[in-house]
Order: sequence, then structure tokens, then C-alpha cells
Amino acid sequence: MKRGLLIILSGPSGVGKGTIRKYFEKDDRLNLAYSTSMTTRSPRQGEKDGVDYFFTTKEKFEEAIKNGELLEYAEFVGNYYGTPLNEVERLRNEGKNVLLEIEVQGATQVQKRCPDALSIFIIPPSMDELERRIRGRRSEPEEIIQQRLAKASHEMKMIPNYKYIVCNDDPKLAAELIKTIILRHMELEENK
Ligand SMILES: Nc1ncnc2c1ncn2[C@@H]1O[C@H](COP(=O)(O)OP(=O)(O)OP(=O)(O)O)[C@@H](O)[C@H]1O
Ligand SMILES: Nc1nc2c(ncn2[C@@H]2O[C@H](COP(=O)(O)O)[C@@H](O)[C@H]2O)c(=O)[nH]1
Repeated sequence: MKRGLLIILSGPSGVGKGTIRKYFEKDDRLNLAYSTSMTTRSPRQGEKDGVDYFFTTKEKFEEAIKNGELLEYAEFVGNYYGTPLNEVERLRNEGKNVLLEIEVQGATQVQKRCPDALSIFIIPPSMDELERRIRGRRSEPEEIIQQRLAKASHEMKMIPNYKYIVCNDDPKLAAELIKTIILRHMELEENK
């Protein structure tokens, strides 16, 4: 059996990565598995442990780093986020295309470690619209919103490191574009 693709979906916080994913992840043709990350951040209202994230402590996260259990990790606005390596390997070995929804520092680590990874960067229609989206979510206090917006300007500079750039103006259209990209890469892999 062919190993599944590794797909990186990145872009600034609040750009709509999770929203877009919901429009395409159920399409069976993509044969996708979403990689649930570990984080030390507190759950937002409605977030479930083991579904949205594996919520953990700083000590346990640092233990996982020390033991080499993470494919990548990053500190983002005061919290750790990381991708459990074993699960990604297990799913890819089963032929699943594994989707990582991660910020840019982690994406850089994955690109170094797995140069074949398919990388997609989501951009907002404008930085003002990005701010509206982050604020509209009402999930963070003002201080954290400011830090996320400051990060976003830096993250946008990483665009040239990605294979594909997709603008999230309309989430359904963005999801269609991403589907087309993934399906084409699956076809290319099949014919290798
Ligand atoms: N195309 C769009 N137009 C308007 N609002 C949108 C669009 N896409 C997403 N949103 C809204 O923007 C907010 C942020 O979206 P979402 O949580 O999906 O972003 P994200 O990139 O996954 O964020 P994070 O990286 O911080 O987890 C949500 O309230 C969502 O409903
Ligand atoms: N490097 C990683 N980044 C991750 C991972 N899981 C999520 N993220 C990204 O962190 C920011 C903040 O997320 P939030 O849920 O607090 O808004 C966002 O860009 C996520 O995509 C991961 O495993 N590694």
C-alpha cells in the first residue's frame, strides 16, 4: 500500500483554516485524516479534549518534546502546540492523507523533515478582515488578540515557502480550491 500524503494547512490565526477544513474534510475522495494536535492552551467554549486538541500541561508537553514524540512543535502566544508523531506515521502507513493545521514555525520544521509535504497557505482578503475575524470569534482577551495580530504580520512573510496560496474570501470556494489541489497531488502520486 502507498503511504498517504502529508498536507500542511497553514496561515495566520483567525484566517479561517478550521472553517475551510469543515467544508472539505468529509469528502471521501480525499481519504483524509485530521491530525489532532497537543496544546497547553486552555480549551475554548465548546472545544473537546481529543477532538479539537489534546489539552495538556506544560510539563507533559516538555516531556513529549524530550522523548521525541512530536513531528514538530512551536510556542505560539504563550502556549505550546505540537503534532504527535506516532499517529501521523500510523495513519500515513495505512494510506491515509494526513492533514496538519499548524502555524508557520511548525510548518517550517515539517517542510525540512518531510520535503515532499504538500504545503498550502491560507491568506485573508485583507489584514483588516483578518482582525475582524479574530475579534468576531470572541475567544481571546484584547491582549492576546493584539499578540495574534502582531504574529500574523510576521506569518504573512512566510508565504514564499509554500507550494500553494489560497485566499479565504469565500470559505466554500477556498475549500473547493484545496480539494482540487489535493486530488491532483493524489493523481500525481498514483502515477509515480
Ligand atoms: N471566508 C470567511 N468570511 C468571513 N468569516 C470567516 C471566513 N472564514 C472564517 N471566518 C470566521 O473567522 C473566524 C476565525 O475562523 P477559524 O477559527 O476557522 O480560523 P483559524 O484559522 O482556524 O484560526 P486558528 O488558527 O486561530 O485556530 C471564525 O469566527 C469564522 O467563522
Ligand atoms: N506548530 C503548530 N501549530 C499548531 C498546532 N495546532 C494548532 N496550531 C496553530 O496554532 C495557532 C493557534 O491556535 P489556536 O487554536 O489557539 O487559535 C493556529 O495558527 C493553529 O493553526 C500544532 O500542532 N503545531
